[in-house]
Amino acid sequence: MLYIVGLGLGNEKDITLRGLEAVQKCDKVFIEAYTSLLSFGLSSDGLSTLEKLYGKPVILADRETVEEKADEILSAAADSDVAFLVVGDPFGATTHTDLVVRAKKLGIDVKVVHNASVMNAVGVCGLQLYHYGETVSIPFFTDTWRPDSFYEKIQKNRGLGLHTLCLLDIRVKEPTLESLCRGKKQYEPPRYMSVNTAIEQLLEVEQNRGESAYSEDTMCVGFARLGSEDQKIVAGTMRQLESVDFGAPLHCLVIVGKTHPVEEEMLDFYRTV
Ligand SMILES: C[S@@+](CC[C@H](N)C(=O)[O-])C[C@H]1O[C@@H](n2cnc3c(N)ncnc32)[C@H](O)[C@@H]1O
Repeated sequence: MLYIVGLGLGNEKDITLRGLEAVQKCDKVFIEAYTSLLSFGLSSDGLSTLEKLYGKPVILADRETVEEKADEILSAAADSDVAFLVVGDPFGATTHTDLVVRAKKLGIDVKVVHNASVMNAVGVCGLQLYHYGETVSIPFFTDTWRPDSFYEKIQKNRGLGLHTLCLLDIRVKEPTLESLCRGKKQYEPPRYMSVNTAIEQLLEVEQNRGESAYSEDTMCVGFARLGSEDQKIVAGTMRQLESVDFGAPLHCLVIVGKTHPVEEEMLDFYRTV
C-alpha cells in the first residue's frame, strides 16, 4: 500500500490523526522535499523532529529520488506499507499525480490523506477562493532565460475580474552548469523566491509587454510562512510590497482582481497603510 500523506503547512503537529496512524504503520517513510518545505525547514533538525514524532526514520526524497528513482518508492510499496509525505496537500502540487498514476498502473493500492494547502490557506486574507482564476508559477529569471508565459494567464484572470495566485520558484538541489559540463554533479545553494523578486520580475515583464495587464498600482497580497505562528500577510500595491521585508521563506503572492465589499473589509486588516 502506498499512503500519500499531506502534512499541512505549519509544523510537524499539523499532520492529521489519520495521517499519523498511516505513517506509524508503514515500514518505510519518504518525505518529498522539493516542491515545498516545512516552515521549520528541512534541515537535519527538521527531519529529526518528524522522526521523533513518528518514532521511525524518514527518508528525504529530493527531485532526483521522486522523478528518477520513483521505482524505489513503488517497489517498496508493492510488498509493504510505504508512506510518501508531502508538505501541504499531496495534490497542491502537480508533480504527485504522476506517482499515483504509476502506482495504480502497477496494481499498487494508493490511499491519500489530505491536509491544508497553500491553495486554500491564502483564503485567510479574505479574498474568496471562488474568485480565483488559473494559478501561475513564477520562475527565477537568469541572464539568458526570462520566461513570461504567466503574463497571459494573469491578463486573462484580470480580464475576468479574478484573483491570481502566484507560486514562487524554489530551487533546491539544482546542479551547477559547470558541474553538468564536467559530468560530476555539484549543487547550487538552495534559493526561494521572495515576494519582492516576484514583483520585480512581474514589473519587468509588464514593461516589456506593455499591454497593461497590471501595473505598479495593482493591489496585491504578499504571504510568507502561511500556517506558521509567524506568518506574515501584507496587502498593498506592487510598488508598496516591493520594499516590504517578508522574512524567511516560503512566500507567495496574490494579484487582486475585482473585489466584493466584504473582501475589501477583510483586506483592510492587512493593508500597509
Ligand atoms: C507546489 S506549491 C505548494 C505545494 C504544497 N504541496 C501545498 O499543498 O501547499 C509550492 C509553492 O507554494 C508556495 N507556498 C507553499 N507553502 C507556503 C507557505 N506556507 N507560505 C507561503 N507560500 C507557500 C510557495 O510559493 C511555493 O513555492
